[in-house]
Amino acid sequence: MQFAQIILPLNLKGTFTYKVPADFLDKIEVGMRVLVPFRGKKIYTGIVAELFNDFEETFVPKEIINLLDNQPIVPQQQLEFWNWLSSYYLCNLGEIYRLAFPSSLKLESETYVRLLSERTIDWQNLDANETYLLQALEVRQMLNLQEIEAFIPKKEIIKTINALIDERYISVDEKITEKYKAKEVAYLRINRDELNIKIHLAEVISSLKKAKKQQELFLLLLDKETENPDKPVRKSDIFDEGNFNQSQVKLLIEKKLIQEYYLEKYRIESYEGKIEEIEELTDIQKTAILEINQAFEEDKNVLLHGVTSSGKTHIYLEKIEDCVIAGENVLLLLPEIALTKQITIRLEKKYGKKLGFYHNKLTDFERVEVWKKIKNNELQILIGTRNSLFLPYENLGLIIVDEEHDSAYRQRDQSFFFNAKDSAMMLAEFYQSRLILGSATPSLESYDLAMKDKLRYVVLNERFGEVDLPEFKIIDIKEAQNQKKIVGNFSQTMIDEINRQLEERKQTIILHNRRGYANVVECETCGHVTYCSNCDVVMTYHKASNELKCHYCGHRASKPISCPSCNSDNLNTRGIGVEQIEEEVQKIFSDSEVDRMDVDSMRKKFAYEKLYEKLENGETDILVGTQMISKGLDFDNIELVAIPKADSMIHVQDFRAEERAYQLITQVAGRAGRISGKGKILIQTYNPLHSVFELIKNQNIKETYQYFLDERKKFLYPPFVKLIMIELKHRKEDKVNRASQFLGSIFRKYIPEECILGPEKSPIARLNNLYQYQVLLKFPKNRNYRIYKELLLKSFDEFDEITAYKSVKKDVFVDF
Ligand SMILES: Nc1ncnc2c1ncn2[C@@H]1O[C@H](COP(=O)(O)OP(=O)(O)OP(=O)(O)O)[C@@H](O)[C@H]1O
Ligand SMILES: [Zn+2]
Repeated sequence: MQFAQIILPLNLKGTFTYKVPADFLDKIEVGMRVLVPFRGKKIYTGIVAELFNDFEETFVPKEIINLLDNQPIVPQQQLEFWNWLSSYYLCNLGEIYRLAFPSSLKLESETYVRLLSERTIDWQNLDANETYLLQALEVRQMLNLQEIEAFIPKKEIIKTINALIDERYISVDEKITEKYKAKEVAYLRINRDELNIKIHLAEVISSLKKAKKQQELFLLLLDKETENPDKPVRKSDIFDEGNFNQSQVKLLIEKKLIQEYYLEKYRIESYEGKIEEIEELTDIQKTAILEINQAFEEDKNVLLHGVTSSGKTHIYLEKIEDCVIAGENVLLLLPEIALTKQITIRLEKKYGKKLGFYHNKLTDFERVEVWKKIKNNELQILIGTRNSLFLPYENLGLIIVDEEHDSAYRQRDQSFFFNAKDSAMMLAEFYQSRLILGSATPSLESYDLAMKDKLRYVVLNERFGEVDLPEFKIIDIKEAQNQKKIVGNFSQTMIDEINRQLEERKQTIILHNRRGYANVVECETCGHVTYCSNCDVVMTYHKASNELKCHYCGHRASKPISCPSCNSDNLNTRGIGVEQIEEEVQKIFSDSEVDRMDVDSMRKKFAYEKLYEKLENGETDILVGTQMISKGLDFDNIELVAIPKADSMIHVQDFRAEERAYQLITQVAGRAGRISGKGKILIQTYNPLHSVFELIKNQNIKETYQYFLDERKKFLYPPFVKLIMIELKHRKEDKVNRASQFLGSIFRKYIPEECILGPEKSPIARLNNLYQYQVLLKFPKNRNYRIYKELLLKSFDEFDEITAYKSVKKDVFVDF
């Protein structure tokens, strides 16, 4: 094929045409990486999206500089997935490519060239630029393109590099492995070539008589090798065990008694302990498995709606095992990696080294390692967060999306918006693999699909061990206040119940889903409150660090001593955060051990692990926390969940607020009474008759979901309409305001009025110094949607033509 369409790592529409040089004609394939010049100046690593022969010569395409892979690095299914994402979420392929690849795999202008040592340089026949470059490389070995720009005119860089590549003087970063350096680990072994152990052992040992430490080290090594001849002995283990050091090793090596050698090691530690089998499934679980198998046979994917502690993990494990036996690979998607110790430990014990992890806590090198292992089919199971959808799977048989309702799957702060749960469903299609969405509180959207049998609805409506679900009790705060049976934010009923738990040595969870100590610091004299200097957001007071924090951009400021506006020192705090609840709890239950779990207290390294252990060992009596405590805790001894201020969850401006409150409360409640069946949930509210609390109390899943669906239908929200939000951002309010008015007027030219809301200021009018305006589109969810989408794209094109608005950032959120 003579020509190629290339995806560049840039936020630009479409792909770009390049000519394939004769050298690569028989090597190039779709999915390989290439090095290409773009707009004369810069060089990028692109991905071959398409190859073709017929090209209408409206312009002269540039040539591909170099081919970086021997075989495709992006599988066909992934390219199809990228195309789908781009068309569904209205984003550019370049954005997807940037997100999908670890950065060492997509070198831009920092792509390196290096000196090859195979030929002596014939300096006579080089031009000036070539000479400069080779001279520079003799000094520095490797240079990136940006560095080369310092001494070669930009326009001539590519020509120069090409000429030197042709002469085989230099090479351009060629394989993943070249930039990425595998980590090596040192091992020690007895030098069996030099000594025949059986005969000389006694001699050897006695020869070391005067060097006790060396003798000890030698014996330890001998011991280990005898005990387990096939297991290499790591130097660091030896050091740790016997308190040895490098000089003893060195001396033994000099005496030719031991050898040091290296093995390449993946940076990510994998479990090497005993492999553990899973327990037998209960009858209910077995039935669920049968239903899942049946669904899979009918080519249907599954929504597994299993109440808390019903053993969804066991169902996953069983289906994972089926896949592994069939020689296929599994992707287990989790909303977050840190908060899910139990399920990962389970899988580690069962699958050991066949298991890998991928999430944003990994370094880029570690990501490349996982990438390679997946590519080489060395991992059978991958546990990861949303970005692991983009790994180059070859043989994917099953995708499991755990806690499918979790909003982490709809994260907004990445370069382009996509819903990882919905995308997983599409990825499964492209790989022709199966999919299970699992949750105790499925999203309305998934539930709706299940009711229409677009997903097979599989229910586990009983807890493991036939344990009772917790019991809910609503406490009317107003009533407690009237009867003066309240201390701070805690009614006497709640206090009594917590005391009862303490007496019985049971643990209690207290949920308050608001970070910080107080929502605002307010001046009682003039009413002044402190706003973030970057955002239109009131700053939250954190008492522990005695500072104000913006929860949107992270900006911090010290707490004012007097009012910055009127100098009055009559400052007060308003709005209660989880730190204040913790303080109150500590006061009321002064003899008990109280801990807090929220983003702020869990920031320190191993903070989560430490607290987790305290909880497990029963050292914590009361755990106060934000929504973090609703995830992944599976302990025997928690019986009470108390929610002192439940109304704060409902009074949120978001059409999902009630759904989320229901999910959060049910999930936290699910932590209680998992063994005893005596879980108790106390909810304090000013609105005891609010439908959400009623529904939670009644625990009728069908009724609950029907209520939510009816509300959505009435007010025209998903899943009954397609919701698209367009957000425009700019430093100058005036500019973004005008731009959004203009965009609104284009929309109104093509799209019916009843589909358009706005433009208007976003609920957070300024974020990170950018002013934000938004337009909301509600499209019907029928065949017409395609037409509307076309019109939307047409509107964007028209908007993009205005040069004055080029600097306005436009974010599109489809199904946000
Ligand atoms: N078949 C089984 N044999 C033995 N133990 C089981 C079995 N099924 C579940 N369990 C145990 O029951 C407890 C609850 O199971 P699991 O944590 O998988 O529930 P879950 O449905 O994921 O709940 P949640 O949604 O609340 O996290 C766990 O401690 C698990 O080990
Ligand atoms: Zn801010």
